[in-house]
Amino acid sequence: MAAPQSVKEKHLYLKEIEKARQDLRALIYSKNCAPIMLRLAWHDAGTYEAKTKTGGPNGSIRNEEELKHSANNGLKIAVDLCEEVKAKYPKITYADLYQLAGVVAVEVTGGPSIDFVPGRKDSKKSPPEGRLPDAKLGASHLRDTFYRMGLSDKDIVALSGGHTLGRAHQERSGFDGPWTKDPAKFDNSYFVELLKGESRGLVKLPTDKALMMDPKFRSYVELYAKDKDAFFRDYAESHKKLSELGFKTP
Ligand SMILES: C=CC1=C(C)/C(=C/c2[nH]c(Cc3[nH]c(Cc4[nH]c(OC(C)(C)C)c(C)c4C=C)c(C)c3CCC(=O)O)c(CCC(=O)O)c2C)NC1=O
Ligand SMILES: [Fe+3]
Repeated sequence: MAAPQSVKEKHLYLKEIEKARQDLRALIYSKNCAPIMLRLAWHDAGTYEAKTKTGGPNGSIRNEEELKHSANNGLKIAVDLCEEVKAKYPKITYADLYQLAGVVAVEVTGGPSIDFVPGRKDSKKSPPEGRLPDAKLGASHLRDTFYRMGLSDKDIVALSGGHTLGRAHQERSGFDGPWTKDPAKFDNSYFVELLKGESRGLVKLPTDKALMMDPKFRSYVELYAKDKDAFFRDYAESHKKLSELGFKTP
């Protein structure tokens, strides 16, 4: 579906977006599904390759072939939950809907308000598997993957803070458990736990641990652990950047 063109069409589209935002708030609150909605938004956007301008937030994550990529295990749950909002607002592209769901997920769990600019177009074409970072690797892999998207060291650390929400599931990724004591609350506790080291019942992926081993990453971890406002400010900026990769405001 093409993004709206005329001023009137744009105005009507914005009104649809605001109604969908309200519905997503109710859905995410009632189903308690903020974490998986945030992960869905990232997994659609995180495939972007700046060099070839392919992948990115284009709704392709809904394609069966992409949902079969091992990094996307479990995400069909979130795709299916979004279908009821898509059916009510068919003019909204999947690309916009998934990124709006990510913004709402952060806001309803106590995180920062994030500027959302609609107008993304849908693509039926899925990128090749392997564009999302592999949780079993370390700092150089994180940089290779995020730099390919056009993101920075600060973005890597701030976005990893998204693990303040939710948990890993043995049957999806082979990792198990939440990162923080309150996985339903968006705050800076992911960084506090990173500095604390191992805690019973809490998970740390190798990519999470890499943030502590690399001096540049670690400086941001220490900042965000002691200054929640700094984390919220940087997270909101990185979230917007990731959700707009390859997408220029019309
Ligand atoms: C920086 C590298 C990074 C890696 C490798 C990563 C990997 C990763 N992330 C999650 C779950 C996971 N991830 C996220 C936000 C998330 N994820 C993500 O990395 C990307 C997408 C780039 C891989 C970003 C950039 C964000 C930012 C907000 C949430 C909210 C949940 C919990 C979902 C749930 O509770 O079901 C899992 C467990 C899946 C499962 O078992 O259910 C794994 C293996 N997350 C990372 O940050
Ligand atoms: Fe993650």
